[in-house]
Amino acid sequence: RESSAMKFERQHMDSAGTGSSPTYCNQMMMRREMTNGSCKPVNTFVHEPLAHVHAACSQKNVTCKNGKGNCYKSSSALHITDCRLKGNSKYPNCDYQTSNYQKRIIVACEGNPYVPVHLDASV
Ligand SMILES: Nc1ncnc2c1ncn2[C@@H]1O[C@H](C(=O)NS(=O)(=O)C[C@H]2[C@@H](O)[C@H](n3ccc(=O)[nH]c3=O)O[C@@H]2CO)[C@@H](O)[C@H]1O
Repeated sequence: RESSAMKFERQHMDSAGTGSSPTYCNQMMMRREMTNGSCKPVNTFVHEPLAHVHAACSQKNVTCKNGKGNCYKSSSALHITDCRLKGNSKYPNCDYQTSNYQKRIIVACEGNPYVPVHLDASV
């Protein structure tokens, strides 16, 4: 069974990548298994070392979109790629817009060790 920490890494970590190709999201959303059964509408990949993303869990505490208190905003802007499903995309052909940004991320953290388990937003 996949832990929530491992699911976070599968869905959101791509330290080695840059996200620069226009087909990056179409490839990565399939490779990381977010297009099985339906096309995940929105997904962010982070192009930083895992340690930098884990560090967010000890940075600015903010309220999560779901009202819980275990979200944290990274102190610095990180290289990210947002994948957003195109309007005319029809399952099983999940067609994504690939957009690169340098933004702070807001993650939810849980467990011991206290690690990211959910990506709430980028700001
Ligand atoms: N406080 C918490 N503490 C602990 N756990 C918490 C907490 N909150 C949720 N989880 C859990 O996380 C799991 C999960 O998959 N939540 S999810 O909202 O659907 C994820 C969003 C995100 O993947 C993506 N998105 C969104 C925006 C963006 O910029 N970038 C971007 O990638 O879209 C998705 C839908 O928005 C679920 O098991 C839930 O229980």
